Amino acid sequence: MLLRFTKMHGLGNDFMVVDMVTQSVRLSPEQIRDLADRRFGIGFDQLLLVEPPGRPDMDFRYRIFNADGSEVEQCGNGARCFARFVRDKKLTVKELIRVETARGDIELRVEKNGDITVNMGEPILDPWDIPFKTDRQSITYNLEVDGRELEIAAVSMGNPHAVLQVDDVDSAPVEKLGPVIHRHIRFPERCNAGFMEIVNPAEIRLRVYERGVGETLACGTGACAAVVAGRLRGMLEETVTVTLPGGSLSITWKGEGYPVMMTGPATRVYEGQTRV
Ligand SMILES: N[C@H](CCC[C@H](N)C(=O)O)C(=O)O
Repeated sequence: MLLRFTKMHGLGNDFMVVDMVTQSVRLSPEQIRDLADRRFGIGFDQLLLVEPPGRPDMDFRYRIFNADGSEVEQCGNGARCFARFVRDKKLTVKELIRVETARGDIELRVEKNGDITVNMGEPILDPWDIPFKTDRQSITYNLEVDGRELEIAAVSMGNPHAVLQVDDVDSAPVEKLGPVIHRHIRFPERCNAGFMEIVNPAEIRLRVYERGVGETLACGTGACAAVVAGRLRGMLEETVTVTLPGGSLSITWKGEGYPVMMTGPATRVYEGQTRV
């Protein structure tokens, strides 16, 4: 069949977005990997499916697949593109859009300046729910990697993140340590590995080696997880500018019991169609 899609990105974290409200298709993990290929396919970090809601109080359901074909629980940059997509396609005229994901509900708000604000829900810190193997919950954990101990934070935004603080993201060993942390045995469902440099209490720089993809130009849930990790260590203010290789996000977290709020852009690149 001919499948219509829109190519989009959030700060260079790029997506194939498919309207599954007015069309219907089932894609196997192998087909997703083929479509994600940047030479033989369309090329993307994640595939986003826009589906009708499963509950009457929600507007849509949001499914996310990494380039390796794995289905995952949450994608922050994708959520902003989701909002832009459903508004541009006139699938809704609402300014506040309620969306079901695999791990909870999120709310998307289209701002007057075109940015999108996402209520990402509360961070998940209970190791059992991340999941992360440890005998007790803590603000940081010592992770043994290649015979040395790394101090990390373990945070879930619906999807698992390890956050490592570094002095300088430009020289951080993302290529070397990212893959090792990402598949560490203490993260039974693997994880996204964030490398965070704290510039000042209101600004961090971040690079993320993403589960199922590798290093991306930006990671929305990674930005949220990094701010939560820095706040829990008493090193960051409530609202933080997170600068990633692809651009900057504004993240606000008032503390435990509050949701993480993320604001940033969403960009449409082109409309396409492909045979599947
Ligand atoms: N790779 C992530 C999913 C996409 C997250 C990222 N693209 C974002 O913007 O949050 C995972 O496997 O949990």
